[in-house]
Amino acid sequence: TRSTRPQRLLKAVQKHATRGDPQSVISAIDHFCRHSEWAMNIGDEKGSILDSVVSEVNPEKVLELGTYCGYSTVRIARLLPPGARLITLEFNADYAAIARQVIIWAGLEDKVQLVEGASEDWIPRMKEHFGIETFDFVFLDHWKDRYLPDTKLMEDCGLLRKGTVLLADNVICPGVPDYLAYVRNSLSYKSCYFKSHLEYTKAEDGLEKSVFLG
Ligand SMILES: O=C(NC/C=C/[C@H]1O[C@@H](n2ccc(=O)cc2)[C@H](O)[C@@H]1O)c1cc([N+](=O)[O-])cc(O)c1O
Ligand SMILES: [Mg+2]
Repeated sequence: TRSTRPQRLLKAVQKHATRGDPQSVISAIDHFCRHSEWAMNIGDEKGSILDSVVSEVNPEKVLELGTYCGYSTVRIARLLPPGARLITLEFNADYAAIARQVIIWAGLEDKVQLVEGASEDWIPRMKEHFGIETFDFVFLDHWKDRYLPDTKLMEDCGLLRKGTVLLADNVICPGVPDYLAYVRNSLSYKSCYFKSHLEYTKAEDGLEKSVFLG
């Protein structure tokens, strides 16, 4: 039967990228998505904004909601200091299998823990299962109707500390209006918008950076 798009994306990585070289994995995926098949990776333009925020925060403990094929996982993990850890949650087993291999091709498996399942099931288990006190940085890029409930769940589970940075993809396209209204109006967040474009297109999209104030 016909291969899936994530399978074809992985083949492009294994064909064009150098094992152990995260930048070549990023470039191979961006080339595939620009010239072969569009896929919902954050992409190179928004990815550069992600890079700058990660570098500024220099986090020890990172949570990513929505691994997909592991593109943003590789972008983030390649910038982490030695000993820092990224936990990434992926609901779809087929996507998770592809992402694991992309992460290994980039040589970043020691920094990344990919967990299969629903964010609402795993967020309450972060402390007892992974020994996490609080996260320094959270990247939201999963189902758009889960951004707000999962943010409230992270608050309730005590996973955010004064200064934790949340960075949310797609706040314009597809859009997350309820999440935006919450972080922009809540006294518990200092929020700002980074205008950009939907990955590999000219449509507007952007990232919202929200610092938890405790
Ligand atoms: O829909 C979008 N993203 C949804 C992503 C969902 C991912 O999060 C996982 N997940 C992981 C854990 C969960 O609990 C639930 C889902 C899903 O299994 C999937 O891998 C999207 C769409 C466009 N677009 O242009 O249409 C552009 C984008 O950048 C997007 O991110
Ligand atoms: Mg996205």
